Amino acid sequence: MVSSPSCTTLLTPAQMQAADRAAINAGVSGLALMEAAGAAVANAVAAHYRRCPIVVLCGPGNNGGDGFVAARHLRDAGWPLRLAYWGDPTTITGDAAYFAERWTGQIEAATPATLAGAELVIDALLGAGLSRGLEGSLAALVQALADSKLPICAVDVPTGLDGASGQPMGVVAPAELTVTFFRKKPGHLLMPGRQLCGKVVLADIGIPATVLDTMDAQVSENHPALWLDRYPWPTLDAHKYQRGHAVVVGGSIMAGASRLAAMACARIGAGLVTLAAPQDVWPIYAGALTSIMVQPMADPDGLADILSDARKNAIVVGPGAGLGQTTRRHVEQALATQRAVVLDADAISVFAAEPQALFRLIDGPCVLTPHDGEFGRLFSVQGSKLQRASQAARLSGAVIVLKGADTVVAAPDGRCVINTNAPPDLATGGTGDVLAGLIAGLMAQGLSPYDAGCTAVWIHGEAARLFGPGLVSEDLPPAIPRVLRRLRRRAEARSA
Ligand SMILES: NC(=O)C1=CN([C@@H]2O[C@H](COP(=O)(O)OP(=O)(O)OC[C@H]3O[C@@H](n4cnc5c(N)ncnc54)[C@H](O)[C@@H]3O)[C@@H](O)[C@H]2O)[C@@H](O)CC1
Ligand SMILES: [K+]
Repeated sequence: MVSSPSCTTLLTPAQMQAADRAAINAGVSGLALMEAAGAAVANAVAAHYRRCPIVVLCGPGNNGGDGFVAARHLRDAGWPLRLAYWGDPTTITGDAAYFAERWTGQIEAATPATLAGAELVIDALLGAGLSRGLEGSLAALVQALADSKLPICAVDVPTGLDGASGQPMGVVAPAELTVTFFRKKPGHLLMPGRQLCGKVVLADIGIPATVLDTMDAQVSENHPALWLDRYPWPTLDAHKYQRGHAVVVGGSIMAGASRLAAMACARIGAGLVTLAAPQDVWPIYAGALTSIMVQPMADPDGLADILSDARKNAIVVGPGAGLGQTTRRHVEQALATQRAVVLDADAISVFAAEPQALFRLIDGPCVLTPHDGEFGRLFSVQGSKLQRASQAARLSGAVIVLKGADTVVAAPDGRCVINTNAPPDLATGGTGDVLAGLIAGLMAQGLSPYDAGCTAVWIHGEAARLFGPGLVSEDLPPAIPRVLRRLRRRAEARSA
């Protein structure tokens, strides 16, 4: 239950360790944290599995310590359980040693043979302390665990998964269930980490939320709690000019793309929507649209003419645009207005040869919506998806919506969200055009680029999730109202 924005905060393993230390400085003992963590693992296992023979694999650090605690709880509850340790049990230190010394059962050596007879495995080998790829006997053990296809409950993260990036560092045995503590990590949400973790159970282990006040935790899981109180619901005295005027620049090749973007602008609530159509294909657009105005654009400054009306306060360039000089000119004319601009697809790729030329033009509210391929053409940055999107936002001065099953929305000031509600059904042509339109439609109504990005990405995923399989892009704009009705009810409940 997300009761406040801070519940959606994500912490990297390093930040988690700082939270751990802050809690201990605030008087919570490390032993109490480990006892609570292990108990949470035992509770999650009891809630998700029927009693069966378990093997608990414990590693050399506190992740292993959690495993000793969980093993004690489950064995006391009558589960047939064996505990196996990877490494030399006499070298256990810190909080883990306290619980290892009090373990009254056998401590076997963890080898692939240990798995024989198990029907469920608790992976307490490595957690947030993973600092390098798995090697030697540990890699062999994890490989055997992966090959065994046994159901696994991972403690904190599956062994070998980098909690900061969601990237495996060597072999990872995919878990059915992952129990983590206090706050999720980016690696629980970023691909392939989200798949490798299975169902993530977040346990409160007694770390006070106030520890977040002392941290600059700027990454969150996308959720309405972050932006719903700023959603631009129409007020009773609303009139169409108050709700902004979005302009979608039509392409002369794929006419459908800009129509999808225009419909999305309208459905998300922009007061007016104009589709600026190239002169030669204007009749095609005009014939296909009703409430959306279609204005012919005479090259080369047709768009500048259309934008001379200052009430046109949000512009989308990219859907169906093509990679020619016309598209580049349209981007320049749109950005020159310093009004809200969304650049998608070819409007991004057309600057692949000289990204700086684009970045120099970005001076107003701007959102770029690349997928990985378009992103790679414009930015040569390294690191996790989070790090790459954040660096690109700082470099370009725009909000970056780096799309995928784990879309990241990053602002130049460092704020970031990872979106997790997008179903695989969205992997069909044209859904990016709809997203670009949703973002522009929200900025037309006054939302900031970052809020518009987070809100649009969530609504886009929710509309697809509610629609279900068989989705094609033209199903998305008509599916928006249902999502808005649910959001409005949630907003009214909060303000009641
Ligand atoms: N931070 C917190 O708030 C809490 C953390 N707890 C547990 O503590 C864990 C972190 O404990 P640690 O920091 O001791 O680290 P881990 O227990 O994750 O790792 C243990 C040690 O393994 C070694 N290691 C790292 N990479 C390795 C590799 N590739 N091959 C072999 N050995 C490797 C490192 O020396 C590391 O210290 C968390 O994952 C969580 O399970 C819990 O006890 C509850 C509280
Ligand atoms: K683990």
